[in-house]
Amino acid sequence: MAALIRTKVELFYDVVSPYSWFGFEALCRYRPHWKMDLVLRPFFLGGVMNETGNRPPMMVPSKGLYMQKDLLRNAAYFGVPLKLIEDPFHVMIEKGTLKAQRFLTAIGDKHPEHLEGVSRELWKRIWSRGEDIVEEENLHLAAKAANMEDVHVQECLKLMNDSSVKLALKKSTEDAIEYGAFGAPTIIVHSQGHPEIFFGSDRFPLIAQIMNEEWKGPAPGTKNLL
Ligand SMILES: N[C@@H](CCC(=O)N[C@@H](CS)C(=O)NCC(=O)O)C(=O)O
Repeated sequence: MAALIRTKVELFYDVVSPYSWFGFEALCRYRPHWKMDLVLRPFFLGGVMNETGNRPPMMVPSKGLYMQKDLLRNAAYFGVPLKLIEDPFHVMIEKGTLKAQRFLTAIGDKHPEHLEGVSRELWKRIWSRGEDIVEEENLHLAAKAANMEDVHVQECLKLMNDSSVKLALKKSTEDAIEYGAFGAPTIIVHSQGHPEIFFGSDRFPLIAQIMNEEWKGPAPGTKNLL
């Protein structure tokens, strides 16, 4: 039987995480199909790793090797135009995504209607076209590609260096850790008011089951494919 009440679903994600991109696109596509209030929550995966004593899978050579195949399989499955990063250590660890995640946090606070679009554009830059997402001019380009107005982009670029935004990102990261997060994507399904944690973009059949919904594969309506 189909669900009658709407379920709050929180997606904790970082654009450094390719698996988060798959989970993000799947959940966005399911908005019109599931009785779900999707809450996009940018967090800082580096902080989660540090706090929980976990480490990025690519730091374990055999996992890193496996991921190269697994990511391309998932990209085809989810219909997401991901390409492997040529120098992942430099891009993901040395350059990192702290600034990008602060920028998204500022957008989520001031112009939440653009959070989905700018997140997607940042993923396209880093995980599809191999482009920078650290320099402010490149964050600006991502926001413009998501149709944000110049004046709002400038506002968020300024705000991302403010302590209020830094603290808000820290708070999201802490909230995720409190739910039990150790990686990304972390999906919290508030099932009958009780938070249930799911790790990964490969848990949708279980998420659907707990929500009393149907998992119809990664693209329930093909017109939204990237
Ligand atoms: N099996 C998961 C893998 C997700 C994954 O490896 N996420 C990375 C970030 S891209 C992570 O946080 N890993 C932590 C861990 O594996 O402990 C999926 O298909 O989504």
